[in-house]
Amino acid sequence: MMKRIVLASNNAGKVKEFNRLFAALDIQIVPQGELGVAECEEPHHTFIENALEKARHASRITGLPALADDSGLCVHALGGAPGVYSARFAGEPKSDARNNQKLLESLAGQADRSAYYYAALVLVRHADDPQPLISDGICQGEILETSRGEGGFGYDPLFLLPQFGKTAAEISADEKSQISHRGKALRKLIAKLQETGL
Ligand SMILES: O=P(O)(O)OP(=O)(O)OP(=O)(O)OC[C@H]1O[C@@H](n2cnc3c(O)ncnc32)[C@H](O)[C@@H]1O
Ligand SMILES: [Mg+2]
Repeated sequence: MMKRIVLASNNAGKVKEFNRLFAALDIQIVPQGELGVAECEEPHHTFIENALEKARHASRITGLPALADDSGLCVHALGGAPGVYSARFAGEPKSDARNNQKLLESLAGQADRSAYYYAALVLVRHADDPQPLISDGICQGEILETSRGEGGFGYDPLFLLPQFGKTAAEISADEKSQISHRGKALRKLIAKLQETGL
C-alpha cells in the first residue's frame, strides 16, 4: 500500500508545489486540511523551530508521519525581514496582496533590492520522533518595483530571478520546482529519507 504523509500546511500554493514534487515518489501526501487539522501557532523566531512545531502538531492529531515547511522572504535592506513573519507581514488576516504592497512601501527609494527565499522542512515519523528529518534551501533574487506574472503565490510576482529575467510568478511550475528554496530543500530531504526510511 502507498505510504501516506500528512502535509502540515494550509497554504494552497505550497500544497500544489509539494504535489508536483512528490508526484514521482511512492508516497501520497495529504494536506492537513483534508484530515481536519487546523493551523497551529508559529511562535518561534527561527524557521526550523516553527517547522518542527507544525509537523509535530499535524502528526499528533492524525497519527501519520508529517511534513512541514516554514519559509519566508529575507530582504537584505530590511535586515532579513519579513523573514519568519512573511505570511503575516501586513498583519492578520493574511493577505498576499497586502504583504506585497507593504514590501514595496518598505523598499521605496531603496537601491539594494536583493533578497532570498528560505525554506526549512521537517519530517517527523510520529509526534515524538527523536530524530526528525531536517533540510533547508535558498533561492536568490531581487525585489521589483511592480508585480509581474500570475503563477506561484505569495511574493512571487515581485521576486525577480536574474537567471531567467522573469519573476517567480512568470516561470512555469516545473521551472520553479527546479530552482526554488522548497524544491532544493525537498530533494535534500528525500535523499535523507532514502537512507533512513519512513
Ligand atoms: O504555515 P503554512 O500553513 O504552511 O502556510 P503559510 O503561508 O503561513 O506559510 P509560512 O508560515 O511558512 O509563511 C511563508 C510565507 O512566506 C512567503 N513564501 C514562502 N515561500 C514562498 C514562495 O515559494 N513564493 C512566494 N512566497 C513565498 C509567503 O508569503 C508565505 O505565506
Ligand atoms: Mg504559517
